[in-house]
Amino acid sequence: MKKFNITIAGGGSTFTPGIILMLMDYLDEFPIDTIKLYDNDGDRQKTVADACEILLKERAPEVNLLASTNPEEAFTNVDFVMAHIRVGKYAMREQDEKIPLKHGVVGQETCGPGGIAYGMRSIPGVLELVDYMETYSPDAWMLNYSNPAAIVAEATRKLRPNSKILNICDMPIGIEELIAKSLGLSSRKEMEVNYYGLNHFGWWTDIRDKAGNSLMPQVTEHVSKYGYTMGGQDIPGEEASWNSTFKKAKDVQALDAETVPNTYLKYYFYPDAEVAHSDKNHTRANEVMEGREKFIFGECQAIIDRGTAKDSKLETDDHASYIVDLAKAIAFNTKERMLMIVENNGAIVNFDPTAMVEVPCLVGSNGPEKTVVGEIPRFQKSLMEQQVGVEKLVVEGFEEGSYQKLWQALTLSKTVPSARVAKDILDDLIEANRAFWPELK
Ligand SMILES: NC(=O)c1ccc[n+]([C@@H]2O[C@H](COP(=O)([O-])OP(=O)(O)OC[C@H]3O[C@@H](n4cnc5c(N)ncnc54)[C@H](O)[C@@H]3O)[C@@H](O)[C@H]2O)c1
Ligand SMILES: O=P(O)(O)OC[C@H]1O[C@H](O[C@H]2[C@H](O)[C@@H](O)[C@@H](O)O[C@@H]2CO)[C@H](O)[C@@H](O)[C@@H]1O
Ligand SMILES: [Mn+2]
Repeated sequence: MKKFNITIAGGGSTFTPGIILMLMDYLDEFPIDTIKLYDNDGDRQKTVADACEILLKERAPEVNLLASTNPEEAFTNVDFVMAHIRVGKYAMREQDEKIPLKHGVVGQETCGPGGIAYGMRSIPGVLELVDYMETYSPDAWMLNYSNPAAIVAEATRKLRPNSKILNICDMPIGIEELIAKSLGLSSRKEMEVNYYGLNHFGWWTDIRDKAGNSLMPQVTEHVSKYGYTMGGQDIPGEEASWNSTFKKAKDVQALDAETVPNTYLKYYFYPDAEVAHSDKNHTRANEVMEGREKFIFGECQAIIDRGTAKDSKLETDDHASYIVDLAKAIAFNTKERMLMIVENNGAIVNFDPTAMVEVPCLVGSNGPEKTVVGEIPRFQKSLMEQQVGVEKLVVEGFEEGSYQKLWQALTLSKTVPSARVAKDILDDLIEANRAFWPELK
């Protein structure tokens, strides 16, 4: 069987060890010759790479590992690029969250002004990766998690229309695992779902078991009572902020009792409550630096210091399983049904054909084939039109270096109360992002 070569771009990501562990779990069905790590921060990447090298030597010595900051070395002769870069790293995520909050507006990584700021940094970073891949491995596919996925997807649709990049998100599968658990099923893979929306902005309209029986009555009832928690209790192993989000899904679902929502809709439906419960001085970025980043880099350093990964607490997760499933679907033309962020082009009949929407697709070696969603209701359609307008204005603003379009984008965001507040936030974001954004005129 062919052995595949994979580049992980953003090699220093906290998600890299999980993906490598997942790749090792699937070596029998998805053999690998070489994994290359690529990052523009060689020191950060080295800790992850050195630990993963020890791990691979112990568990899969036949797999080669190479870590590089040189694009030619990292992108030559590969079949897949799994990308998860964070341009500006957690220091800039902290700014994305704290600047809007200072103005009384939701401070979030991918939604509202923070997501717009992050989008303006991610666009050139991801385009650069696409160009490296097309230069050095023109037949490869890029499977991209880099956020904000909605803005990145619109940017690659518009600015690299022929590129083989697939933009994905792990939030729906994370929620589906919780739904499966609430139904007493062993995994989301025992369900078949229908879902539509934009990235971090969507709804499940149908959930069935493999025999075709609808599970929606039980699911809607459960979510209306408990959100995505089990009986209203905190989910063991989840951090407090995620547990609060999973509980809040109950209030989000109340807006449309027939469907169940993506958790991220809370930032658009209840921005006042979000701001009221936020700590302006200690946001999610601080929690992640003190939690996931500290844990992953601590574990990697411990492997390096001990010279063995035998007692390591590093593990695989849903995030890793989804991207590896996607690579297998393309490699072996499995036509697996997966949610993907793709150009609408008629999938949602009464919606902008050029919008990047998140819908079920059958994925094979020629990429995703969209399933037809049909018509969507006025409430969701109107919300989505407003949000797509924001995403498209950001990409146009980036392309044209237009202050006006960025101001319009912030003003249009449902999270921002007025054009004046939008301008105040934008001016602060420009100042904080001088090293990353193009100059706006
Ligand atoms: N789509 C999804 O559902 C989903 C889920 C989880 C994480 N993510 C995204 O995955 C990414 C990684 O998240 P993380 O928390 O592990 O971040 P992280 O900061 O730990 O890792 C990101 C890495 O990217 C590197 N990087 C930054 N700019 C780069 C560039 N231009 N070229 C190459 N490397 C670059 C950084 O040096 C860093 O090592 C983020 O964009 C995050 O939002 C997306
Ligand atoms: O605040 P963070 O960095 O912990 O999470 C932000 C990301 O949240 C989603 O991904 C979650 C996923 O939903 C959950 O099931 C688990 O796998 O953790 C992931 C990362 O924490 C979201 O889909 C991403 O786009 C965000 O980056
Ligand atoms: Mn996501």
